[in-house]
Amino acid sequence: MSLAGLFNSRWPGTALFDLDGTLVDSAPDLAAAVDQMLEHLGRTPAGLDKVRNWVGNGAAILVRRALAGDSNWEPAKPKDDALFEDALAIFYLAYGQINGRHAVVFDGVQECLEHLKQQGCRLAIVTNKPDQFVAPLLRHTGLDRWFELTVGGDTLAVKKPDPAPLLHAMEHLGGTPGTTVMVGDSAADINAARAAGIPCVAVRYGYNFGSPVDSLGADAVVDSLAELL
Ligand SMILES: O=C(O)COP(=O)(O)O
Ligand SMILES: [Mg+2]
Repeated sequence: MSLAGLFNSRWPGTALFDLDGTLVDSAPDLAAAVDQMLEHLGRTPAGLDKVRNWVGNGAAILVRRALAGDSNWEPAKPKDDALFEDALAIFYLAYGQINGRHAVVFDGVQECLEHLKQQGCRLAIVTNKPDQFVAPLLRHTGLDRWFELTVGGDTLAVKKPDPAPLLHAMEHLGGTPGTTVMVGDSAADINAARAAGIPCVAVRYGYNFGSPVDSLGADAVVDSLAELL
């Protein structure tokens, strides 16, 4: 289905947006913070190309992946827990300073949000990014004016791909599965939407752990959110 077709059947409706990889290219800031953390621990920096593929399941898993140097991190053994806690604390400090510095809003995002808002659509962010980093990034990129609600990675006890954060945002904005659309860049977004019974639009330009999003069951897959217009 086309992006416009999906939204048109739901006007004015509710739209839930993922943040990293969907609205904002935040990977350069995340990579800089991960590399500062690794260097602080005497490790080799991972670099942007690896870190981009580790984003999408929240900060703790990003740090686990960085320590393992791989997406397929093993659950920590007890002796690794102190290292992980140190690494996570260093990452939070570093990212708190860097967040927003190199982040860029993807092409088509502003036009799409403006169009939805003009149609009376109610907008929320549903991200796995830790709560404390969400508002500063939205302010920094000027995206904060569009959203009535943000649900971050630790707003609830569970994150995407659990459907709860999407259902929480939808209900808070008075939406129903029949009037709501989720827009995201990764399997975490698509699986959360499917579990919530909400249709999902996937963007091809995001991160998705380094794999294409086309065959993950999204209801529409687009190269730009400007396709809505
Ligand atoms: O994993 C993160 O920290 C952020 O991810 P999201 O905004 O794509 O949910
Ligand atoms: Mg994302």
